[in-house]
Amino acid sequence: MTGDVFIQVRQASFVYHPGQPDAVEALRGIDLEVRRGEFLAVVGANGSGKSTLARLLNGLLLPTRGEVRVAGLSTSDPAARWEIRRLVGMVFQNPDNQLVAPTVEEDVAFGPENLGLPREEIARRVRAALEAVDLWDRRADPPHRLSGGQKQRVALAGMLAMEPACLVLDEATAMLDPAGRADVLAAVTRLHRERGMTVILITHFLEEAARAGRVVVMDRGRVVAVGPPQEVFARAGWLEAVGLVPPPMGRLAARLRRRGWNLPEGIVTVEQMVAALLGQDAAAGGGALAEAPQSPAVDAAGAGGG
Ligand SMILES: Nc1ncnc2c1ncn2[C@@H]1O[C@H](COP(=O)(O)OP(=O)(O)OP(=O)(O)O)[C@@H](O)[C@H]1O
Repeated sequence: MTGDVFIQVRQASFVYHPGQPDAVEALRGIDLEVRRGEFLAVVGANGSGKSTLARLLNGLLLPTRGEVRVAGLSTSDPAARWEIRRLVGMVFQNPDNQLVAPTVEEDVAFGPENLGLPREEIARRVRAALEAVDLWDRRADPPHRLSGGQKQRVALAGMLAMEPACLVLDEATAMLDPAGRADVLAAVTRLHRERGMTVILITHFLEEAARAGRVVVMDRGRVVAVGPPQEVFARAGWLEAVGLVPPPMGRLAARLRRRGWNLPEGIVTVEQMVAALLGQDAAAGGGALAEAPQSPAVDAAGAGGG
């Protein structure tokens, strides 16, 4: 369930080094609304402006033209700056750059301590944040003993302890191994589902973006598409035109369709492919998959060997 408009980006442009010979127009007239409780993914090729947009959303960067509002507050209003930073928490790519304290617990307490909160309130928030990312039992560990995925979950807990309304994850899983990525994504998905947290996930993994309610596609500083993932990802040739690699399951679906399989458009994840194949099988009376000739590789995988 999503509610009222939480973030409003109106005709926002951003230029790095304005007026200099090396000026870069990173964003060109972006219009975007994020609703409270929404899970939004932002995808785009390298240099399309995703990180610049992320930094505009909590006032780390101010638009050169246009406006960004968070809960009605303009990021260009100096009086609103700290409230906006508190409302919109950012988690960045490299967990090592985000952890500062000798233990997990102290790291997560860092933000609330800076807010000058009472000691019991800090302790309550630290525990709640570490439980939310499933790391309460690692609270006394030094962060350098943790895996990349665990460190990123500590960074996430550090943000949660500030009790933000919205989390922006800027390629927060890009440096992690598949298991670390899955753990971070599971924690974020749970926060969204169970607590109604507004999540903005910036990623170049289209499989991750497929979890979102809506996907924004950026190309050379512009928003070129917004919509539910199954609609946005249905246009495979078009994804390549904006520099995105269609996900493997999307390419497999396209090949099967060319061979006459009646699969729905917009398949991105393995789970969607399995559901589509089972649907096709049911439509064929339950025999289609059983009758399909099996390759030795399929046999090996099926037998659990290899
Ligand atoms: N600090 C900076 N100074 C000058 N130009 C910059 C700076 N940061 C980004 N840019 C440029 O702004 C444009 C948008 O960059 P941005 O990092 O927002 O894109 P992105 O989509 O996040 O890319 P990536 O996927 O590679 O992180 C690019 O042309 C980039 O080179």
